[in-house]
Amino acid sequence: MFFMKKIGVLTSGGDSQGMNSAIRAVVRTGLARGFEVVGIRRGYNGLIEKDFTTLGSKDVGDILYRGGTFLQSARSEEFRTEEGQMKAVNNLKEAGIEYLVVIGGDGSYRGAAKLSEQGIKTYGLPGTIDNDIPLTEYTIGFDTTLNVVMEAIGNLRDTMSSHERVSVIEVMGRDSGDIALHAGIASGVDAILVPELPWDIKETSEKLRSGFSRGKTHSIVMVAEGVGKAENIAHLIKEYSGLDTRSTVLGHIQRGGTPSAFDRIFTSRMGHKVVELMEKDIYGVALGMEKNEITYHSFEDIFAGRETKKALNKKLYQVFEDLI
Ligand SMILES: Nc1ncnc2c1ncn2[C@@H]1O[C@H](COP(=O)(O)OP(=O)(O)O)[C@@H](O)[C@H]1O
Ligand SMILES: O=P(O)(O)OC[C@H]1O[C@](O)(COP(=O)(O)O)[C@@H](O)[C@@H]1O
Repeated sequence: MFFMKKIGVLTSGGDSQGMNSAIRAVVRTGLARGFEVVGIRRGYNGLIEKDFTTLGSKDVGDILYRGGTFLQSARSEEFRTEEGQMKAVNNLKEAGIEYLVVIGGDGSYRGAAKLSEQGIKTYGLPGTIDNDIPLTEYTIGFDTTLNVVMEAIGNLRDTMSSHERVSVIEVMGRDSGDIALHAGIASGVDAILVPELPWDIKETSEKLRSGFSRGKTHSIVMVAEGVGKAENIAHLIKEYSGLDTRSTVLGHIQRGGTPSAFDRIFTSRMGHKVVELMEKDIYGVALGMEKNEITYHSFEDIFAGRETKKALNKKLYQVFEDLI
């Protein structure tokens, strides 16, 4: 009897816009190349609980343009344990799943690497809005998130201007200032505070004060989550500058919405490429984009590159500084 090779696909960690598009690309390319594809629900929890479902082409219809992930996502405490990982490996082997595509962030990649050590052929697709995965210039959902933030800032600008206020906006990025820096440049904000660089609230307040003296009617300060709470920063700015200040936490709004054209195409290309790697029997790798090519690197190289990625793009920060 002939058995088709099976691909498993799951989404893990914080969801990001474009995960659905990535799943769709894995499923459709997999089917076109003669694989069977199994969806695993609720991230690593689904692996432990055998929450599996065979996916046909129609099952991934109507999802390309939806944010979130129809397979759902989770942060799984049980999977962090060796026992949980062994359950997952046994369930994968029992179901005959030889290849596993994990769409998630750094933590999900660490889980994938553990499965790889146990003989599962695993692949990582960079699913996080934070853009904090090494050896890829973009992560899934990052571009969409920038557009969501940009639109929100546009709305805030209107009311801040009417009232001559300073708006302190907190965006996501637990350890990374990439959203703050990119969305800040795209929105022409007045100050960007990121966890990777030192900042001085007195100096920032002074700059804002002098901006108002020159006739500005509003100012926007972008704060990455990793720096601290927007409310506290707004309070300090008010104290040092005397300006009327408000804070807004954009929160999970940033992780929603229909994926941008960039994210749809990026994820379609990666989902396609990952199946090609399976055909070539290349595994234990994470995919990404470098110089507009879809590239891949071993999980070891990705983890080793962690510190470099954390350094933030200083040239881009310089662009921001020269434009304010
Ligand atoms: N060191 C690790 N070893 C095994 N599994 C891990 C490890 N780190 C994270 N995971 C698994 O990956 C899941 C997602 O990781 P998390 O860091 O929460 O999100 P992300 O993948 O978006 O960075 C965790 O809930 C856990 O199940
Ligand atoms: O939805 P949750 O669990 O509150 O996660 C919030 C976190 O999600 C992120 O956007 C992405 O984090 P991950 O890469 O770990 O998924 C962080 O910036 C933020 O701190």
